[in-house]
Amino acid sequence: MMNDSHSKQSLPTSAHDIESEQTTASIDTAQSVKSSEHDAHELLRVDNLKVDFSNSHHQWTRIVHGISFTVGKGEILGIVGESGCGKSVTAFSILRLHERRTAKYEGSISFEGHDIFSLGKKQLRTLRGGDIGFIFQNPMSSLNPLLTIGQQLRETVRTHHPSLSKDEVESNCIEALKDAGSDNPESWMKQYPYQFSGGMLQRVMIGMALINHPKLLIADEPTTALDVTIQMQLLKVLRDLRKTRDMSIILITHDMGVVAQMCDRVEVMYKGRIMESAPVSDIFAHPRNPYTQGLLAAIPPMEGSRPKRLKTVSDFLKQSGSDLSLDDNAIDHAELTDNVKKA
Ligand SMILES: Nc1ncnc2c1ncn2[C@@H]1O[C@H](COP(=O)(O)OP(=O)(O)OP(=O)(O)O)[C@@H](O)[C@H]1O
Repeated sequence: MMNDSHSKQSLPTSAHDIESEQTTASIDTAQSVKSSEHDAHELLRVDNLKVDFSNSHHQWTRIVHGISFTVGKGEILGIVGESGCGKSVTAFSILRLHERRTAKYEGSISFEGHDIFSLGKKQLRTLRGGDIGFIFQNPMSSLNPLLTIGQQLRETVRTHHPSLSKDEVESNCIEALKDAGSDNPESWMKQYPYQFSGGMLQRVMIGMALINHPKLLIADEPTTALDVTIQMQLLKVLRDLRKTRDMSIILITHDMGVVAQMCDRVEVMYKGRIMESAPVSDIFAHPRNPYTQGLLAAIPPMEGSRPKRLKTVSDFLKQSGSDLSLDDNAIDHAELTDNVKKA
């Protein structure tokens, strides 16, 4: 969770805020900068991204310290790390959602070869909720309590596709809700958010993110607030969507169990850095970085006697003599794994 002193209030707090800015359906390729080196299988490339925030005294603090990763077409990439390590800040940066006055970016992010930092306002609106869908952790903060689910979904379609007929808008909404796992989308359209459980609301949010057929879905802790059964159902919905909609997904989580079930590759983040980057099977079989080893050691045991106190990542780092738990310099000078160097 966020520190109170650094609340996300300065960021757009709802998908509704973001959607309401949207206008057209795909990036205007003529106007945006496209790299000639773009690999056709690569959807997103983040290169040496640094993100700084300023406080009210105009003092800047670096939160993301030069991270790089890619997302391939049809791939599910996990970004994992403990609370406050910069996962959400990274995700928001992909859509340039941080407030311009108080956030500074360095490095580059490109989507299908188009440099996101060079996109104009209109192109950026097109990307948000169009080619890139976003699901937040708390669906209630992203929905307007005064409007029916149908009103909110229709609005999302119309902002991107103003020329669609009423029937086409309706069928897009119904299809998106069905794909998000609703068993009765027609009835859901008529209801208000307060009439839904947390799991149903998160399905609505998935539907809203899908509605304009995004190529990339960014899901920021989408199941953290839900109980285990609902969590399993929603993760299955996301897994199925990758196949049925041929989408790539960035799944942000602090849960290595979710990573194991869902992801093809994973980026392990710690204090704004990527410590290890590897296919999921390698991370579990041969974690190389002490921090990754600590994350895995912190998973509660399923069998055997219950320990009095669960191990934390820092317990592990201290026991193993790693200086990662000490300070930022130690992390910057830590030998990164071979996997990171290759990525
Ligand atoms: N707009 C902002 N201004 C200043 N600091 C911020 C801002 N947004 C986030 N931060 C700070 O950046 C750090 C990383 O936050 P972030 O939300 O990315 O963490 P996270 O890894 O997603 O954690 P969680 O899983 O708890 O959401 C935190 O210390 C947070 O307080």
